[in-house]
Amino acid sequence: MTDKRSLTEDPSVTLFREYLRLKTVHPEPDYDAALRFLERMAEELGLPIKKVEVCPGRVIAIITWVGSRPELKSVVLNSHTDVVPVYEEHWKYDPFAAVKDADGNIYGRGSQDMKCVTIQYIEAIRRLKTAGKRFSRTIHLTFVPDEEVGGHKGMETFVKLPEFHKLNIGFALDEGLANPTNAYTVFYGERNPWWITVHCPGSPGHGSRFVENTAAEKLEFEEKIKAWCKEAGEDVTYDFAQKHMDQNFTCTEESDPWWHAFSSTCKAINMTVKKEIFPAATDSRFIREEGLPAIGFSPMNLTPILLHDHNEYLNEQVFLRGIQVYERLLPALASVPPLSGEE
Ligand SMILES: CSCC[C@H](NC=O)C(=O)O
Ligand SMILES: [Zn+2]
Ligand SMILES: [Zn+2]
Repeated sequence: MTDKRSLTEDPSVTLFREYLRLKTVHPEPDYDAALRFLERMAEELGLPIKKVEVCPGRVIAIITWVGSRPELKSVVLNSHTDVVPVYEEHWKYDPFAAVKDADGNIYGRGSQDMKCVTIQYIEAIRRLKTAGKRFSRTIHLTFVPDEEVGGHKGMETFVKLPEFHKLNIGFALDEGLANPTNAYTVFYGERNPWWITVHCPGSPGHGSRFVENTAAEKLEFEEKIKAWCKEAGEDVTYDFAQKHMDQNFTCTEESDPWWHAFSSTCKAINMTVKKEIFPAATDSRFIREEGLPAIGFSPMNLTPILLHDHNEYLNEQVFLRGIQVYERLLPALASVPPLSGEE
């Protein structure tokens, strides 16, 4: 049975495995390989691709499917192309070989975070286009570098450029997390990352001074750092590598047309959806900071959460089901009727 199945692998799975083999891994991601791959995808889809170099060697690729009413606000399908490093000695298989085991589990760095989503977007668009569909709203697929290292040379810079604003975004989808149960998790907000480098040329303080309840005391916390540094000496300084303060979250009321399109589609295909705040940080934070709605969603149910972990994998059936989910979600989102102010 297994042999038979592997002989007739779904071409979407084969493409996913091919993408997993590209070494877009930090600290030196092969972004050229990703761009070549995406150019090929655009050609296969028969859609234009645009490239915006936000910093030297850091290119954002945008594949666009123009809607029948291009003046309306667009739907963005965002994914990052980079993946986090691996400790190869802890992996059962080569993390860049995309090995599929007898159960159909595909092992690879990025199989959950978030190369699966990139290929699911592409394959859903391919199927919808092949079926002759077209929607009123334009769909942009954005492929972004450097999410895993804070987005400075990626989405953080991109959202400030005219090329971003020209996308005329109404609503964005970005990554979420797997859910071990039958339900799917969607994220409508995120925790604020603070990533601080303390320069302390003297004897460093003991790690046990770590403060426990940061969330409630967030605004006071910097005062503590300041005081600690001052106490340690005049030459002790600190820098923020990340200091996110924005608390915008995306509306998930049924009265919101974008959320309604998303949630009613999930209901129609019997998906159970759990709404949560993302426990870490994704590029959605920069999109939300621009005042735009973004939902973090990676359609992986019945799957342990293995992002950044050893032996990250995704089952091929779960992956394929995710494409079908987007095949339903994208028409609904790209057909949201004109909103007030759009006509
Ligand atoms: C704060 S920058 C790091 C971003 C990274 N994002 C997802 O995994 C994370 O580790 O949360
Ligand atoms: Zn990610
Ligand atoms: Zn990640």
